Amino acid sequence: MKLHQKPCRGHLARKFIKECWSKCGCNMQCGNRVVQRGITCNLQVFFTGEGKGWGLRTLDELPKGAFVCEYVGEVLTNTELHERTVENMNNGRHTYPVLLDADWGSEGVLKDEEALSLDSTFYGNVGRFINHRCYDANLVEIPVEVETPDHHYYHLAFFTTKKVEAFEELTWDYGIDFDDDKQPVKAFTCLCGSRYCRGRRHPRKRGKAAAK
Ligand SMILES: C[S@@+](CC[C@H](N)C(=O)[O-])C[C@H]1O[C@@H](n2cnc3c(N)ncnc32)[C@H](O)[C@@H]1O
Repeated sequence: MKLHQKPCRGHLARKFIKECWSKCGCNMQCGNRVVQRGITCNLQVFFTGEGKGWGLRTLDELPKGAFVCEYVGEVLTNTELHERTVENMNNGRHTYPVLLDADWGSEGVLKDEEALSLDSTFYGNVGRFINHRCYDANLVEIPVEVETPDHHYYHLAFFTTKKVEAFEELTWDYGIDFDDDKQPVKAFTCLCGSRYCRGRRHPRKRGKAAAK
């Protein structure tokens, strides 16, 4: 399975954040050690009651640019992810993977046995409960290097894209193409409520719903 042959046209080429590490000589109070210090805001997993299942919200007001949490999961190669996705489907489970694709541009196209994903199906943290919102989500995922010599293994950290009010749901744009049946994320009709929603009027789902 080739999950990514080339960067799609809408692909965001993000810059890495490289946090200070053991070779820097600074200590844990250094201002360039944020993600590695862990979650510092009060987060709550809550039932959305909006058809999206569980979600994550902040109990504190957060300024723009605040670190919220990482997306934690098992590190799998894309080959392993594909095998697991098939196995999960056969067992009626859903896989929650994130592709670690920040190698784009630096090393060309990675083979599936080299390209990595984070899968939170069995092991994860609160990041696993963050629901999708099309385009105007209040979080963005940024690749962060923590104690790693290259761009291959990295942490995926969520930062706020704007000021977020206390008790507001935290969302990120999964970047999914609602027309692509082959992607490993479980298909869903989007209920994000954004005026820019690209999954709500999904023609394939409308056709399916009409056929029911
Ligand atoms: C990573 S999980 C997020 C947590 C999930 N809501 C739960 O209860 O465990 C992704 C799943 O949440 C649901 N979801 C996330 N965003 C959604 C949205 N905008 N509209 C509808 N369902 C959504 C979908 O079922 C999706 O497969």
